[in-house]
Amino acid sequence: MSVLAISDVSKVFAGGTVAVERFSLNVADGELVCLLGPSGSGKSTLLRMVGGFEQPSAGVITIDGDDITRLSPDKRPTGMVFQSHALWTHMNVFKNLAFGLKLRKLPTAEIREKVEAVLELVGLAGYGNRLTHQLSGGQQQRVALARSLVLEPKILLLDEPFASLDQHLRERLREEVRDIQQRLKITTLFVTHGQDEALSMADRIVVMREGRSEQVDRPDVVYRNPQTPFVAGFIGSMNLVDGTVSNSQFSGAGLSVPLPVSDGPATLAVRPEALELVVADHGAAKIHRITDFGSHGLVDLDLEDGTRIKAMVAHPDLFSQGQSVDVKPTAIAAFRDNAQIYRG
Ligand SMILES: Nc1ncnc2c1ncn2[C@@H]1O[C@H](COP(=O)(O)OP(=O)(O)OP(=O)(O)O)[C@@H](O)[C@H]1O
Repeated sequence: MSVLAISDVSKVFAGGTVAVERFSLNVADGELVCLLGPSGSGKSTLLRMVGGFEQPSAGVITIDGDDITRLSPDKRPTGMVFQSHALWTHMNVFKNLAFGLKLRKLPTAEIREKVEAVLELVGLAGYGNRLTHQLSGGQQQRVALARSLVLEPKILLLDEPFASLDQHLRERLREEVRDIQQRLKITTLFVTHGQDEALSMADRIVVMREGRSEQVDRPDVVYRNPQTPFVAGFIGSMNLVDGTVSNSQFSGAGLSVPLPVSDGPATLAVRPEALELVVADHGAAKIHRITDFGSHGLVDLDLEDGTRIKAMVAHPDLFSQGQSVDVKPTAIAAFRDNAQIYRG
């Protein structure tokens, strides 16, 4: 059952910037959905509209069937964690977490119980008396998460919550947040421009581009079966080659590949791991560079017209710089008019 329904929502800012355009999404109970897209694609604006920090220009947002489109943030059953956590520095951790509960006029004993439970949940049991500046960046971000969770929102909204943290900590917190989210079964909308974050955390990913959703699918489907060239190029590493199809044969940049679609222009998409290289005297590509990662190698290749593509190889020592090779795709997708026309 869907808890959050975003229907045909648009946001046009003063000055005419269209940040979000006719966006619709249903989020199921307990689901974690990532909004993934490049900078400026409208992710934060969309999240802020769900949280009530921004008003939609058009469209409706409902939670459990109730229209919340025009409600102020404090009247919504949502909890938002921002990129910069904005903890109250003059209060200790306990007071930061108790604040919202006090506003709700809960009895002191119950407040203490809830705060202690949520501190335990985020791995900060015993930190109640610390001042927030006595905490590390990761601990502060956990307090920010706890401050949202303690109010028991129906929907948790996370806006790049790990952006200010180093890579290692980010990976750890990613796992912790996913664990907590699954334990509480809390419906979550998560904004990120990091595809690793989205692929590792999400039940579903919304790939956003220029205020619109390009594809909504499970992470593995978004990766294996991108529906547009933008999604293909944005998620993971992908070689995109423009060309034309004639008599079921794709030609472009000196590559020739069977492609059983109607004649016309096409963009061929091939993952580096789906390109086989065969040393040949007058091959379609020339090896520009080989990078040996130990477990595998990555080969940069130049096609006839200078198009640079990448291939992943198991044994990089079999190849050498400057060598001429033929490239044989083992799995391809093809696109025309921004839509997938072939996959095989
Ligand atoms: N308050 C505002 N007034 C005018 N334009 C805005 C405002 N906030 C955002 N925008 C514009 O709306 C578009 C979408 O911005 P938004 O912050 O939602 O993108 P984003 O995908 O979250 O980007 P990032 O990953 O950089 O945070 C951008 O073109 C941005 O410049």
